[in-house]
Amino acid sequence: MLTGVATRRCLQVANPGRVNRGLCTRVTATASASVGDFDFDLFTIGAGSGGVRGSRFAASYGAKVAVCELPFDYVSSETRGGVGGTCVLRGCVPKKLMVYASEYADDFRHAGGFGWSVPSDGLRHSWTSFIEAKRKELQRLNGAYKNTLNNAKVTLIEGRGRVVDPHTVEVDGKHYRTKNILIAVGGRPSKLDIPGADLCITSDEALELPECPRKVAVLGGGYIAVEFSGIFARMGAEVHTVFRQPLPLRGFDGEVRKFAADQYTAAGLTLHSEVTPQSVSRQMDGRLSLVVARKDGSSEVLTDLDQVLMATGRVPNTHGLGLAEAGVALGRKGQVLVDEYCRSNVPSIWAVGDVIDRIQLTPVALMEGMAVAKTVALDNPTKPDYWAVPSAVFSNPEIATVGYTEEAAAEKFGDLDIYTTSFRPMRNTVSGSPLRTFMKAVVDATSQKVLGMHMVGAEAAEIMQGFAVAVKMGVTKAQLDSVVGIHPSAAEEFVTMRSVSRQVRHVPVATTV
Ligand SMILES: Cc1cc2nc3c(=O)[nH]c(=O)nc-3n(C[C@H](O)[C@H](O)[C@H](O)COP(=O)(O)OP(=O)(O)OC[C@H]3O[C@@H](n4cnc5c(N)ncnc54)[C@H](O)[C@@H]3O)c2cc1C
Ligand SMILES: NC(=O)c1ccc[n+]([C@@H]2O[C@H](COP(=O)([O-])OP(=O)(O)OC[C@H]3O[C@@H](n4cnc5c(N)ncnc54)[C@H](O)[C@@H]3O)[C@@H](O)[C@H]2O)c1
Repeated sequence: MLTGVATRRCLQVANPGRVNRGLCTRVTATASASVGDFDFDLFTIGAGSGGVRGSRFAASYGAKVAVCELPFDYVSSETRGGVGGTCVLRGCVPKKLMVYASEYADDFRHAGGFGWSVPSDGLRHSWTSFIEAKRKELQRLNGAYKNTLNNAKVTLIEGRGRVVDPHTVEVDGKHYRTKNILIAVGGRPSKLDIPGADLCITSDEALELPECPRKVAVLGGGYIAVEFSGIFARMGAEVHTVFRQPLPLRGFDGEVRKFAADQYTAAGLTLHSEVTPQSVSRQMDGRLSLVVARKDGSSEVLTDLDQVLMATGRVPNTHGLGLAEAGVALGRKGQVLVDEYCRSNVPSIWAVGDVIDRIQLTPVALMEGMAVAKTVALDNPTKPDYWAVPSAVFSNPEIATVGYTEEAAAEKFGDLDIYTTSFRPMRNTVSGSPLRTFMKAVVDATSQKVLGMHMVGAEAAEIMQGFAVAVKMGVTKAQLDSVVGIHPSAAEEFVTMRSVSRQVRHVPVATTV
């Protein structure tokens, strides 16, 4: 039933068909009573990044909102999840805590150059204490997110949600009538279909291991693979990173990929490129063996592995959700197909975050959740803006990027001026760490606008966030050059790259008739 503010702002989708043709959504706030018809203005399935943000803001705009979420657990399943979702419980947060834990190991190792000595009985790390501390923090965050929903007057319903029809959601047998439904169920790790896949772990379990593996194979060359490879290696494990491409991190700038691969090797990873995982089996001693196939048809066996981590992508959580039955169009991977307002082909059903499989990043899910809240609850049709979304890979070393890669910019803009620099950061000149830093600016030769910025090196994420503002605002190279640096820092290199490293010029191909 609509109450107080919600009654005044009861929502009416006046012309739902228009948005699918790319026109403005007409979502009119009316005082017309739908009190008897609907329990809620918006019912969100999934209380992760996008779901919490969308629900909370819709409620703050006066809509009557409910969100359902599975009961809490550290490892997700068909029946377990938790308020906060992947980012908070099984993604960004616990992963970054692990990165911090592993960075201490590096710092201790390299402190000798600055005169520190390790105690004679050596340094010890308690994996159990760390996992305990991490769990405690996740429980705190889970509680904090519940409080946020409660304070925003969003009704939280614990259980598995399912769409019954365009205006009905069922949670564990109970039906709720709602004007709009927001699908924010995220995704789950997808394992390769190879013999022995059941012996492998995914990122969920990698964050909950009872002990650090001594030898581990990581399958995949994406974000999760290189991040966990870095974590385990810094914690002292022998790490084998196995991927199909010649270089890891497909989709990143080509020079960045090459530089990062060299740095990963310098940091101790063994990279196995251009190989495909074939099977995993258990050895007599309980450890695991992995067979991979090379391009030439030969195979390679990695033995004595404590763990094999499959980091081979994620799939949308739409199975058994009732979407297809309700008429919602789904893509090949099961993602909800939405328009520029995050609206599905069924006018009352919206979707945000990983389930739409656009850009799988928390801040993007937040942006999409906000946009839907404004569109649905504020009568203010709002599209998420995907230009210059920055991202970082928390590998060792870190990578951060915003805007176009050189390859994508060359295709779209033609002529480019490329600025690059590579150097040994000051800390490493004394610490003895072999790692170097790389920075790159991709500039449109005609307009001199900075189209993309890329960095491999310590603090790349912290540095790139600020430059992302400039790129998004359309900064030119001359404007970057006019900024005074902060010295001594690595970041200052981005405003002191004066000479063009390379000119990319589009040569029209002569055609014969
Ligand atoms: C290991 C790892 C590290 C990552 N690191 C980063 C990072 O550093 N930076 C970054 O920006 N992104 C990172 N990501 C990606 C980020 O976590 C996701 O993009 C983000 O969480 C997506 O938010 P979402 O709201 O779409 O989905 P989720 O956060 O996954 O939330 C979906 C929620 O829906 C619930 N749910 C599912 N089905 C149902 C149902 N039927 N009924 C009720 N509830 C349901 C789930 O339990 C879950 O809580 C990482 C991801 C992983 C896996
Ligand atoms: N720092 C961050 O922001 C961060 C960290 C982790 C995850 N994420 C998000 O989560 C998403 C999922 O991460 P991910 O690393 O699982 O996915 P990904 O898509 O980045 O990488 C998947 C990897 O698995 C490989 N792969 C896929 N199918 C394969 C097969 N059949 N055989 C062998 N290899 C195969 C791919 O080639 C790729 O290297 C990312 O796209 C990213 O958006 C972000």
